[in-house]
Amino acid sequence: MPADIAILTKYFPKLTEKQREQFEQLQELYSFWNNQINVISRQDIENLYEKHILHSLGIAKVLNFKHGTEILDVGTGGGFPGIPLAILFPECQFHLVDSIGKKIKVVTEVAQALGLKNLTAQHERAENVASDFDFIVSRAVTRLKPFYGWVQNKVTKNQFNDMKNGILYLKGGDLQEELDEFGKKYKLYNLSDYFSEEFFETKKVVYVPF
Ligand SMILES: C[S@@+](CC[C@H](N)C(=O)[O-])C[C@H]1O[C@@H](n2cnc3c(N)ncnc32)[C@H](O)[C@@H]1O
Repeated sequence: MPADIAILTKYFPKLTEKQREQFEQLQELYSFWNNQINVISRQDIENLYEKHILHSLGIAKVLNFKHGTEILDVGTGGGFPGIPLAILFPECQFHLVDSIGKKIKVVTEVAQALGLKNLTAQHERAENVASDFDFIVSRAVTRLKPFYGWVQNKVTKNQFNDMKNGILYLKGGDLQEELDEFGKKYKLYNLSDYFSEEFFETKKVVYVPF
């Protein structure tokens, strides 16, 4: 069955032919790899393009990363949001880390099959990742407060994007308690402002400037 990327082109009409092909390849790649190593729930693989790929690209609606931006994806699992973002921003550099080696194997295999040159993957706990990044992205890893602690020394002060360097974290559901506990400055972006599908009704990007 050919992958239907219409839900992506609807919101990202300027994708190049190469990007369309890469997004199309994801269906087969994740179907194959998810059978070997579970990185997406069986039920969700049916909704790969909406619930995983478009959801990941929600970060791109909040910030259009400038060329040369360096981005760390913490707790990437099978590559979300890092892989869809690396396809969308071929001029930016992505580093994807996860504390489970099997998941990094999936990321490496998928990136290699796509020919992604702007992505590296590392089996490591986020706390131990060295070097500086402009932005940290993530989805479904831990609460903001501990997350901030893991990454606070990893964001460079060299700013050249339209938003101050910081964290762009995909979150869903009721966040109030977590945000109260966090106690630092943040801004919420509703993905329902960009995407009309029901799935995005409660989905948000939490932006934490550094
Ligand atoms: C629920 S999964 C989410 C995966 C992916 N971000 C997604 O949205 O599909 C959480 C991932 O975070 C990883 N993780 C948890 N703590 C971590 C840490 N301290 N450093 C790196 N990865 C971590 C886990 O191994 C797991 O793959």
